[in-house]
Amino acid sequence: MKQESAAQSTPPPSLSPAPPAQPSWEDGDPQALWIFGYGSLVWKPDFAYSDSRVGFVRGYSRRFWQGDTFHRGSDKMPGRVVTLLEDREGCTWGVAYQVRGEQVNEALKYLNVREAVLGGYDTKEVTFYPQDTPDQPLTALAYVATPQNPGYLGPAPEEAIATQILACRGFSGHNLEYLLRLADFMQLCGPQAQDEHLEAIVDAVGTMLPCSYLTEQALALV
Ligand SMILES: N[C@@H](CCC(=O)N[C@@H](CS)C(=O)NCC(=O)O)C(=O)O
Repeated sequence: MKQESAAQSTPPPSLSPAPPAQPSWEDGDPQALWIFGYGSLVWKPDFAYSDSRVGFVRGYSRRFWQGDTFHRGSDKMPGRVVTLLEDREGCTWGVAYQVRGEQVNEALKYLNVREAVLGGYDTKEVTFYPQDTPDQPLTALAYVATPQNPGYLGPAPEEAIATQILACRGFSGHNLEYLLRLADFMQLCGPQAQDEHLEAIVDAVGTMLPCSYLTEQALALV
């Protein structure tokens, strides 16, 4: 996929802090950079990129263990969004986006606000394996919410996570939309892409929704 421009969805000016000090790899000429998305970034990168790959990272599992009081929740009712948990046996599917030239600074400035300032995520270097060329892995930047960040909620039974997701919405929309769009992405990746944690939450949501609401109708509610 190639996308030369993208509408930027940035928070209201009052929330836009001064641009951050650029990370070390920004010294001198901006190089091509790969950014790995495994949550809302897989369906809504909202930054300009030059190329993208579907694939996976090893040694991490995706978990709905990060609280969100802006995008998919509020201070009173924090939503749940995903982070990466270090897991030797883990494998997490997502999308890597290549940014080049001026796109690098623009993407990093945008993601710093969306992910770090508003979301509590830190950056981490990961090895990404493209689905089509897993023998040619790429070094990518990922945004990971660690247990030390104030919004971290940690583990909970999938049924409890599903209940929380059904009850929350924020400035970017309902938490259910976040869950179902991620589930849709995983469906598109094919049968080799499994995420038992995500599937268990989707199944739990399915048992809680009125049986007359199909997935697309459920999405219309959010
Ligand atoms: N860092 C993960 C998770 C990103 C994520 O979901 N971040 C939230 C911030 S709490 C977000 O951007 N939400 C936008 C939305 O929900 O539409 C990724 O690579 O996708």
